[in-house]
Amino acid sequence: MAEEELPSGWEKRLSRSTGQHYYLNIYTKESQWDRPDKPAEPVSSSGPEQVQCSHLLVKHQHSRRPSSWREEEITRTKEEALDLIKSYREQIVSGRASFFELAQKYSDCSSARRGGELGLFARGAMQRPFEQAAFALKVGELSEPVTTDSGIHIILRTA
Ligand SMILES: Cn1nc(-c2ccccc2)cc1C(=O)N[C@H](Cc1nc2ccccc2[nH]1)C(=O)O
Repeated sequence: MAEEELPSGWEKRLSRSTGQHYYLNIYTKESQWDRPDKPAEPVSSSGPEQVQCSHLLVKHQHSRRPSSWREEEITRTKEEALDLIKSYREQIVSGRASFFELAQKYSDCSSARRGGELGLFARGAMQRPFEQAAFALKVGELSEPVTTDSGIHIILRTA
């Protein structure tokens, strides 16, 4: 059965990082996961088009890739990962440590070498729970723990 035609002004795209389809507004270049049900708005009306974030990721035994530059085979449980990420968040919020320093030392993402810096990204680039949390942050704000298929993150919005 032929797929229903998209409302005008939208293009269906494939996200390289998640393998999921997303939808691009050809006027504003904004993207979204959910299939649009009305024609694309010609002007942006929903928050920033891109955000810049750093993150600290703690993987666990059920992570999509339970391995990292820190550990060949990651065996900690999800509960242990959550306890760790909460302790890192507390150290940062209390001022006892910087985000950059802890991400550089402890993040299981290869962005650790840059203090967790991921650079600028638009909607459709990252796993949805990560995206939703990142786009809800104000500049300078640190997220609560966020769970994705990769593990458990804390996210700092830097721009
Ligand atoms: C999205 N991304 N950017 C980098 C990166 C960026 C700058 C410099 C070096 C690596 C690494 C990654 C990445 O997917 N890393 C994965 C872990 C991971 N999973 C994520 C899900 C969402 C956001 C960031 C994430 N990082 C890995 O190393 O197993």
